Amino acid sequence: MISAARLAAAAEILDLIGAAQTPAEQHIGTYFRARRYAGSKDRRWVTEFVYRALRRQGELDWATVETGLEPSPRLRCFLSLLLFEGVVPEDLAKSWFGGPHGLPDLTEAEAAALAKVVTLDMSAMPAEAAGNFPKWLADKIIEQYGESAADVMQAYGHRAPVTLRVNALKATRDDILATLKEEGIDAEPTPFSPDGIILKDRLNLSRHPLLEGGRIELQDEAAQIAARLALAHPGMSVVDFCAGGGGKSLAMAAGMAHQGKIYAFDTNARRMRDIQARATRAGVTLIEPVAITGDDSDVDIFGPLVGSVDRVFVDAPCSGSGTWRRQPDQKWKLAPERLDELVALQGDILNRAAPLVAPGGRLVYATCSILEGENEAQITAFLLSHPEFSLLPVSALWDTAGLDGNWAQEVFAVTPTEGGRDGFFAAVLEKGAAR
Ligand SMILES: C[S@@+](CC[C@H](N)C(=O)[O-])C[C@H]1O[C@@H](n2cnc3c(N)ncnc32)[C@H](O)[C@@H]1O
Repeated sequence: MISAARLAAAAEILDLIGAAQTPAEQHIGTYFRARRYAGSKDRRWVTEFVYRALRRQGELDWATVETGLEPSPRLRCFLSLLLFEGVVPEDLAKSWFGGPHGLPDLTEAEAAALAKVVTLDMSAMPAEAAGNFPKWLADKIIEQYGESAADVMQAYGHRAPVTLRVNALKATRDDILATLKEEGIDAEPTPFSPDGIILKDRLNLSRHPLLEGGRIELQDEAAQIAARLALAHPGMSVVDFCAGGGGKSLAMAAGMAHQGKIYAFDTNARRMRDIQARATRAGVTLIEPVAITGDDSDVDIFGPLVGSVDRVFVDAPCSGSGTWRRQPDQKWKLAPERLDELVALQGDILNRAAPLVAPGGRLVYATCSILEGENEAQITAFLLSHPEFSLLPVSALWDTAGLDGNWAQEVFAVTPTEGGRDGFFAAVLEKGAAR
């Protein structure tokens, strides 16, 4: 593909992403499956261009509005070239338009606006534009994180690393690090999780024999830490209440030495369809996927479990705000009403999960969100309405959970500012402890 065709492809994909809730990754996949003539270099160029335009949409749109035009995917492409690739306005038409697959020529208004863009004082940008967040979310982040808010938002301008979890049932971290080294893959241990490995380069390991043989899983370090904090021991009964693809179930099973039971619940049976295959690959036999409805009709499934489960892990549906480095399109799509719905759903799920916990058993609440309303506020509300539960400080569980380093706080709450981790939250609640 020539430059003009690549740019036109990026503009078309950005249009598609803006028009539907479907994740960006899927749009890009569908686009290139229908255009087999495009080479891998074209695909890589377009993908990176699209992701950068999404990550830095706040800056691009601020500059567009300053020139008097309405933001659009087409303008985001032009401005990306000018602001991030150093292309000068006069050269745009020479290499980036025309041909059978290129974009239609610039209008006069666009040409005038682009000439103005390069003269803008970018330091005049408001916090939400500089941080590349919608204003309503930037306001929340500023309120919650204060002086650190700019750093938190800036962290989303970087790509997330590829992080692996070594399956302790089949391998040690040293074995896997040695194998990766033999293959010329640069990697290092994660600072907190004793099972984690961060790759220095963003390699696609989805077909790698280590993954296919169940010796590793792809899992962010924060998720590994949360699973360890459940302290699921051999012989325990565990419910992974929002199991999805089974990432937390598999991580907990790795510490259970094939003894005990994990019921993997989810209201979306489709999301759970790979659990058994992943479990087989990992040598795990104790996971039983169970589709639930999320309403009162689950009583038949829950009945025998009420008051008997040692660990209930609630990896709640959430905004996903901790993972927006990987899915930058999602931060532009989340609406305040949707966040409210999610917060209500999280409260409802906690209420439904709580009765399953045995006296002395534990409920772990986790989200891949950095927003207080989905995290700390959810725990505060839960403890108020469930006096039979109390918060076990994560600081006190850290060593017992086999985690490296130290953790001084009562809950595990991280943003993508440190250690390469996704933003994440986990709190551990015990039932039956006196309050
Ligand atoms: C954050 S994802 C879980 C990710 C998964 N635990 C993992 O590690 O791969 C949240 C899951 O909650 C499920 N969910 C949504 N509403 C639910 C409900 N009322 N009860 C149980 N699960 C629900 C969603 O289908 C989704 O799979």
